[in-house]
Amino acid sequence: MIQISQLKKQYKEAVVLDIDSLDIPSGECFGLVGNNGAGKTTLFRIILDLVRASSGYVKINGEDVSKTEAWKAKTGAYLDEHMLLAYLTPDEYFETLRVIYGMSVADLKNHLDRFTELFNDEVLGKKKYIRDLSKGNLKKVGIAAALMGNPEVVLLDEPFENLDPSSQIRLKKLILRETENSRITFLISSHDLNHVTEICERIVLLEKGKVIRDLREKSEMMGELEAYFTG
Ligand SMILES: Nc1ncnc2c1ncn2[C@@H]1O[C@H](COP(=O)(O)OP(=O)(O)OP(=O)(O)O)[C@@H](O)[C@H]1O
Repeated sequence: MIQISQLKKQYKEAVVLDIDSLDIPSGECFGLVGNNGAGKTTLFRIILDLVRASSGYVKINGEDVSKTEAWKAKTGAYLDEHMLLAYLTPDEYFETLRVIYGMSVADLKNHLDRFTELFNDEVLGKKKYIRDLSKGNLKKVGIAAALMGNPEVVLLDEPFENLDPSSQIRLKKLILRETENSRITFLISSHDLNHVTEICERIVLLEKGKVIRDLREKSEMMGELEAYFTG
C-alpha cells in the first residue's frame, strides 16, 4: 500500500528524516512513535506531499505522491487544525466535504452517525464555529472529516491528544472497528504508548529521523517501548 524508499529530508545541514526502506501493507494499523522532534510529523507531511523530500520517494499504491494525484482520492488525513475551515460550523464543514466527495445527504448522515458517541452531543447542531471549538472537539471534527469519502489510507497525527479519557476510549473503539470493517490502512502517530500499542499491530520507533525499531510482536511492544523511553 505505502512504500518508502531512501527517503531523506534535510533543512540546511540538519537531516531530520532518513529512512532507507519502509513498507506498510494494505489494512495495517501502523503506529509511529518517537520523542519530540523525532520526525513523525515530517514523515506524515511528506507522505501527504505537504513537504517535499530532499531525496527518495513515497508511493501509495505504486504512485509517487510527489508526481501524481490519483492517490489523493483514496487518502484521508488529519494532522492539525490548519486542515479545517475555521469560519464554518462543523455542520457546514461536513456539508462542504459532502459536496466535494459527491456523497448523498443520506451517506453523510450514515457517516456522521458513526461518530455520535465520539461527538458526545458537542459537535453537531450547535451553531458554533470551528474556530471556537475546544481542542478536543476540533480533533473530533478533523478525524470524522479524514474518514469521509471511503479512504483506503488514513493518517492521524496525535489523534488522542487533547481528548478526554472517555473520548480516547471511544476513538480507540472507532479505529478498531474501522480497521476490521473497512480494512482501512491507518497510520497513527502518538505519544500515548498504551493507546497506540493497543490498537496498532505494528509500531515503528523513530529517533532523530531514523527507524530504530520496527515492532510487530504485540506481546513485546510495550516492554520494548517502555525500556526505550525510560532510557
Ligand atoms: N520547516 C522547518 N525548518 C527547519 N526545521 C524543521 C522544519 N520543520 C521541522 N523541522 C525540524 O525537523 C525535526 C522533526 O520535526 P517533527 O515535527 O517532524 O517531529 P515530531 O516527531 O513530529 O515531533 P513532536 O513529537 O514534537 O510533534 C525537528 O527537529 C524540527 O525542528
